[in-house]
Amino acid sequence: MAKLQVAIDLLTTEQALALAAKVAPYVDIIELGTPLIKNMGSAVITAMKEAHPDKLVFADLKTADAGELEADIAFSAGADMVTVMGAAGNATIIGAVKAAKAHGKGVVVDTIGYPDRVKRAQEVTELGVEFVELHAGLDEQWTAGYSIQVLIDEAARAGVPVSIAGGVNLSNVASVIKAGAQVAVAGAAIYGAEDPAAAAKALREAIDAV
Ligand SMILES: O=C(CO)[C@H](O)[C@H](O)COP(=O)(O)O
Repeated sequence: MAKLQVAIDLLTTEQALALAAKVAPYVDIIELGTPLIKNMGSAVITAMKEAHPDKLVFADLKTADAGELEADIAFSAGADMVTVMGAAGNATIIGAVKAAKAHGKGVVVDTIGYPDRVKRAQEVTELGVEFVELHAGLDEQWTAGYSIQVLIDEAARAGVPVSIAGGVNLSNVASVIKAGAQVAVAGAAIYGAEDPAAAAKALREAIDAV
């Protein structure tokens, strides 16, 4: 069954916990966004895991170096998954995977900014990562002409476990899952909605209907 991941790109632990409390019944993975972790530190990871022990807590570290060390910090704080940049060297990814194995947790590679996301996804899957995030970041999404269809097409030919992030919403989530993504990541479509719980519920239902 495909998973729904809420990306919490808010700035305080209080805001993040309030949003998670509303949407938790409908999501599988709670992602703590990079700005949130930079603002609040690893304490926000601990707070979220304590509040939602039954959910997978995803720390979007976007690690670029010192993979084992950074991943160990987040896993020790309670994270179930951490991200490492696909643009990082393989040694960084291998280090993070080592920390994940020591904690019984997982590493996700984020392909943001990588020119050939599918090729990199296939390469890093060999390194033991959980799945690869085919990702157009917020800046790329705001570039004229951006379409999530690019990521959907990539997922369909990746042949390895992937998630899609970069403007997932109710109008495209079914296509995301039909393309083979194991996880649909939705940030603004949930935290920016007037009723985040209703938005998450609608996404959940659309995923389950595929
Ligand atoms: O990691 C991120 C940005 O770097 C976002 O959390 C991710 O892109 C999902 O958010 P949205 O659905 O708003 O695009």
